[in-house]
Amino acid sequence: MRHKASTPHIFVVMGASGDLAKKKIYPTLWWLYRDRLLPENTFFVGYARSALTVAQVKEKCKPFMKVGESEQERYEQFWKVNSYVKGSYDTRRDFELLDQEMNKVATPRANRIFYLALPPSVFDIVTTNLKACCMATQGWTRVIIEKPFGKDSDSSAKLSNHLAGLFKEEEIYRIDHYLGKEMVQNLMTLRSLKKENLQLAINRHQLIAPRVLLQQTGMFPRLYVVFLWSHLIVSSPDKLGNTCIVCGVVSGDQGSLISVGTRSNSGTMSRSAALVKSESAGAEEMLSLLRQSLKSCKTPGETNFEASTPHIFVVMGASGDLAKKKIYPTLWWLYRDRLLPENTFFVGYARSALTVAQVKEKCKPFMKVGESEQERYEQFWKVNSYVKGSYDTRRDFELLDQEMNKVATPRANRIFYLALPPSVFDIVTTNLKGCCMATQGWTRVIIEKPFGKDSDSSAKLSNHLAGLFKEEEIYRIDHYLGKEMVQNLMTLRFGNRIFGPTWNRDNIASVFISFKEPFGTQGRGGYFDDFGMIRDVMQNHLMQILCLVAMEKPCSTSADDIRDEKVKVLKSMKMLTLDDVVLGQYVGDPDGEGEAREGYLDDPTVPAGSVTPTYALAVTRINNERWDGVPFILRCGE
Ligand SMILES: NC(=O)C1=CN([C@@H]2O[C@H](COP(=O)(O)OP(=O)(O)OC[C@H]3O[C@@H](n4cnc5c(N)ncnc54)[C@H](OP(=O)(O)O)[C@@H]3O)[C@@H](O)[C@H]2O)C=CC1
Ligand SMILES: O=C1O[C@H](COP(=O)(O)O)[C@@H](O)[C@H](O)[C@H]1O
Repeated sequence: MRHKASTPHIFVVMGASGDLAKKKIYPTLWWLYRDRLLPENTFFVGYARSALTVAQVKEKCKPFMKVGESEQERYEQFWKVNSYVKGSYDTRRDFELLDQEMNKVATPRANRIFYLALPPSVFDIVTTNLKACCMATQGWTRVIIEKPFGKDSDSSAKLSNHLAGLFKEEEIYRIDHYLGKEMVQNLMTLRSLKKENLQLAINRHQLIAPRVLLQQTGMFPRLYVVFLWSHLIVSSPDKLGNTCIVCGVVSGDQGSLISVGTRSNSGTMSRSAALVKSESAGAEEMLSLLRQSLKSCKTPGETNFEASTPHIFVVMGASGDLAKKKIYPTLWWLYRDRLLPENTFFVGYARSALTVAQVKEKCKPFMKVGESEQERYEQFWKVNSYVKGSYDTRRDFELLDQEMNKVATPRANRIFYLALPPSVFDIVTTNLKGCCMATQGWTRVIIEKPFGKDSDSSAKLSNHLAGLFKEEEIYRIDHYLGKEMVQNLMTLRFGNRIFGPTWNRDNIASVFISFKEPFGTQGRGGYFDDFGMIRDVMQNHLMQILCLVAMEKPCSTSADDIRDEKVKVLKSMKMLTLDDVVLGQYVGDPDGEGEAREGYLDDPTVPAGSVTPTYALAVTRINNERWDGVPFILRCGE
């Protein structure tokens, strides 16, 4: 929020007759005014239903204003720039009077701040009336709301939607005044700034028998937060007396169940903690969840795989590298193991004129068909078909739609996997939306990384997709997250207590994440040359692994919680400069054999003279408590 000293500002205390107003808002305004921390032309208007004068408001506030002897003159000046309007909260006319008052105290060119020191029951109507009658016409408007923001999740969401319908997000300020308290603000400084000596001390290894710090929480007055070792445990005050001392930790086999014993002043012991947090889900539990999720009929996103409904899986870019190496093999293995719904059909789509037999031949080296599986393998290809079509011709997508209607009745769910260069994502999704959506069933669109070439094109792609599909219809894939080794990282880190205290800068000198591909582009220049090694592999696969290695423990294994922890890592990373990076392009080895003799530029699908990197190494840094000073070296090369 910017303010020019010359622009008048009007601060309106809505609910000026109340407790918050007299104990906190007016005193704070006075102290800011006294210390000349407000813009020169600032005026204050009180508004409430009670019939009060400014003198009466002043009297109510008196016990809380702490006016020094030498400050009397300034104090009187403060009240001189105050006025008061009596009005109800649901009468539009009263808000018009408030607007008139504001126009009187300052010219129309003024910024307006409304502080709702009011019960949440009137937030809706008051903000509606403010929007209708009181917005600044030549300046900005801000609306400040005090907690609680609703009574429960529903009313809180309702309030948020209501506010979003009236104001831009930057016009709304939600306040929890406890965050403004010095003691609370100091907590972060205390914990992190002096990290060399203090951070180390505030953890479970250094604190052998810490005193329990009891802090009444604002949200649940009868619950207390107990800071104990590095765990946050919520307990009730009658279970933990004010003088209790923490004295026990019980570890279970799988990770750790922590239980708290308390000792009263008299020395008697009770093992009682009300709510005990488990440190992590055990490895076996996690694996069993994975198994369950593979076989479940419903995913959390409500994608429903009823066995009776036909499903059509369309591989867009069926002639390509990804299709033959990963998509068709995976579909075959799922089909082989009967992990797909009974009536599932597969349709390949690409510009190349291919038959199903030719697609089958291309895929052959990657399908790993066991001897006893031959019959099932032939069945798999029998439920496959192929459509030749371009990516930008609507007519071809209509033909694809016809093919889908042929292989399964109109009642079918449709899944489109875009094994295509991102350069055609836009046009392909537009055409899918125009011609190929399921009419009696759901549609899903799966998109492979990279999602754009940079922030702008990535945002453009997201907006484009959001204009065509609902969020639950879009799946963005990074296939490295499906690899066992990558999936195991979380289990390894958070399921084994040994890593809890050691997975940090005190014990790890550097982290090396290396991707070596022992072959070249092999005809994939059409996609690869536009993107290069950083965008193809480093920015997505390697960064995902880096995040899993570096992130803190998520509060659950839900996708959103894991994503949130990853984002924190990315936000802590230092921007790379060219000095942190090494780039290269592979050349042929004249003494090598076969493919090894060919360099990148020898691939006929690569444009002559391309300088696209096929090798990249970057030294990255994560500036947080855990990883300060530890280089994370990412290396990838064809
Ligand atoms: N290869 C892999 O192992 C992996 C690839 N991916 C991702 O899959 C996507 C496709 O990659 P990949 O299969 O390797 O690449 P390909 O170069 O093999 O491209 C796939 C298909 O797209 C078509 N195509 C290629 N270039 C163009 C172009 N310039 N304009 C229009 N269509 C084109 C071709 O089909 P046709 O000409 O017949 O229409 C080609 O068969 C990329 O987003 C990549 O990041 C993700 C994970 C692994
Ligand atoms: O995303 C990609 O990954 C593959 C390598 O995947 P992997 O599972 O075989 O390790 C890579 O070949 C391709 O260039 C890239 O687009």
